[in-house]
Amino acid sequence: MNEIALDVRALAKTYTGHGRRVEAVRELTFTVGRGELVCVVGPSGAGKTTLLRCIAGLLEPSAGEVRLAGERVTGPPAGMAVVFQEYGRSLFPWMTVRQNVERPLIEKGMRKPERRGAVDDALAAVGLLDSQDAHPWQLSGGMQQRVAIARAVAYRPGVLVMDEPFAAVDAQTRAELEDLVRDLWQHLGVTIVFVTHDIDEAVYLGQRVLVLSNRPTVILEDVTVDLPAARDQLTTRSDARFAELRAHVYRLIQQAKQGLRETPATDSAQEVPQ
Ligand SMILES: Nc1ncnc2c1ncn2[C@@H]1O[C@H](COP(=O)(O)OP(=O)(O)OP(=O)(O)O)[C@@H](O)[C@H]1O
Repeated sequence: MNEIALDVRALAKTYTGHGRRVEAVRELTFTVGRGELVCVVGPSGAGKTTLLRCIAGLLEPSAGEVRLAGERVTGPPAGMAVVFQEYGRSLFPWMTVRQNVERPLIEKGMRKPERRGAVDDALAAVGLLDSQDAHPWQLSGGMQQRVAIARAVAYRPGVLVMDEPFAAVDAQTRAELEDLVRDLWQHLGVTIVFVTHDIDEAVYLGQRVLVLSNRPTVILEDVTVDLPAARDQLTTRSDARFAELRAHVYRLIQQAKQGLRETPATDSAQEVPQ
């Protein structure tokens, strides 16, 4: 088995306060191997953001733990980068594109010549070298999200966590950004955990799709996406196997909404009729 990049063990989170007690996550256990791309889907309110915030060290679990490359996560870890949905709020408007990408590298203590190369490479990888002197507000939403992605990959994180990163862009841009993520992932070998509401997106991008149950959350199924590694928007999405997998995940989420908490024995992805 390949090396484990991320290890989530018996993670639980109950929110308390203001006379309320919400058991958001009951028990999540999974690992993500180095260089894997794993998507997380689940019904609204299932605890996807809670899980990501625990992984990113922004929220303390009530029980269990998260380990990044073997080290227990107790705060935002140095080896992790996060891309959020709200690109508009995650970029500094007074800085140029280049300065935004460079900023975390300065904080990391990377020296100037190395920094210059890392920023150039990241901007070239997302196709934004020509816009490096623009400010974020001069760019389209999709371009701003590219800047956020460039900033994350320039940092060379061990694990890249993406929380609904394309929810706010139009369908065409979304498809381009999905391909960009697959491309960067294949070229850089980075480990990615990608949370999305969109079942098609999860199946298109992932090597695995973790389907979460309704709250209090457990993993309903860890679905292996056995599609060829070379994917493209037209051929992959019209592949019969893609349709099977998306139908399977769709059905699981419908069942999750109705309260199902473990995989039904008769409904594996292998058995969905074509
Ligand atoms: N700070 C908080 N205090 C109390 N309850 C909270 C808090 N944050 C989240 N919750 C509750 O925990 C549950 C999980 O929320 P979370 O935002 O993690 O779900 P989600 O799957 O990301 O939702 P969505 O898909 O709608 O974005 C919800 O019932 C939510 O109301």
